[in-house]
Amino acid sequence: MAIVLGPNRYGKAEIRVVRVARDGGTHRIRDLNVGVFLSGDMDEVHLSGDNAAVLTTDTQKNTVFAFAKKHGIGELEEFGLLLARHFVDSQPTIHHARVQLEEYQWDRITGPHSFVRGGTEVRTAVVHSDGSDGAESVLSGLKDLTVLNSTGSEFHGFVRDEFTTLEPTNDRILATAVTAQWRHRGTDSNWDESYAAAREALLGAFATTHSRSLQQTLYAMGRRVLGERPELCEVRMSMPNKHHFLVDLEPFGMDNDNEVYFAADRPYGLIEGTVLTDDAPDAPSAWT
Ligand SMILES: O=c1[nH]c(=O)c2[nH]c(=O)[nH]c2[nH]1
Repeated sequence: MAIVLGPNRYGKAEIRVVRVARDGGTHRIRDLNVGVFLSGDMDEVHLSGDNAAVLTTDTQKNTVFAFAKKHGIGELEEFGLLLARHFVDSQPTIHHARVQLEEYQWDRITGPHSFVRGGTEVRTAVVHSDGSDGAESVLSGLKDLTVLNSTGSEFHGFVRDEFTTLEPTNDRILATAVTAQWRHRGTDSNWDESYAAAREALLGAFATTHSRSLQQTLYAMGRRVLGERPELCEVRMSMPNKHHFLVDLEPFGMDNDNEVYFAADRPYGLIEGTVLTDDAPDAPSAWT
């Protein structure tokens, strides 16, 4: 039996870069968390400790800061593409680059240089490049988009076995924190416009779908995104079911007509799924 080296990659995780754009006295803030992961001719560093092929993770981190200064931080996906292409095009030993980005929102308070952190929602992007003449793929997305419908949600007709205690319901709260990623067909979208529209589609479908399960809502949300955005071919979603249980107020002589709930934080159902067009090209390496 031989023991061999399997797939590997290396990089710098959680590079927190804040870029202040100073347009005259009026400032704009971009606040990113960037991860860079590279792979290529890395057998020797693992097998013999020869580092000749290694572009250090320290250099990767420095490159992110230098690019933020040199190019500014434009659209999230564009900044990711710039970095990913740089690593594979400038280093003969690096064949694949993956750049993961999260962006935190700062909203203007008043005046030119005061900001308040926006909601918990985070915009995300993942860029994968095999070199400018190789395959490239881009995923856009978001996480922690927390939404709630206070009615318009039912759940009944499910399997009952000897361990089932859940009561069927025709009216419940449906709440979740959406994590979603969507795959672009190409690499030259109007990224910000596409992101805003996909986010609106997710929210619109959540709000207007009369839900018989979170699974059905998930599918409706993915369908809405792909139906409205031809530049996209696949949506992957992960949605915790943020359970809200009706409190029994009978001991206090009160009824509870879907008004008072206990918001449980754990355990929670976790509903995950992919929605894709039937002509979607094979899933590229961006997902992995
Ligand atoms: O929308 C739901 N889907 C389920 O699969 C499920 N299971 C459960 O206990 N509650 C719910 N709700």
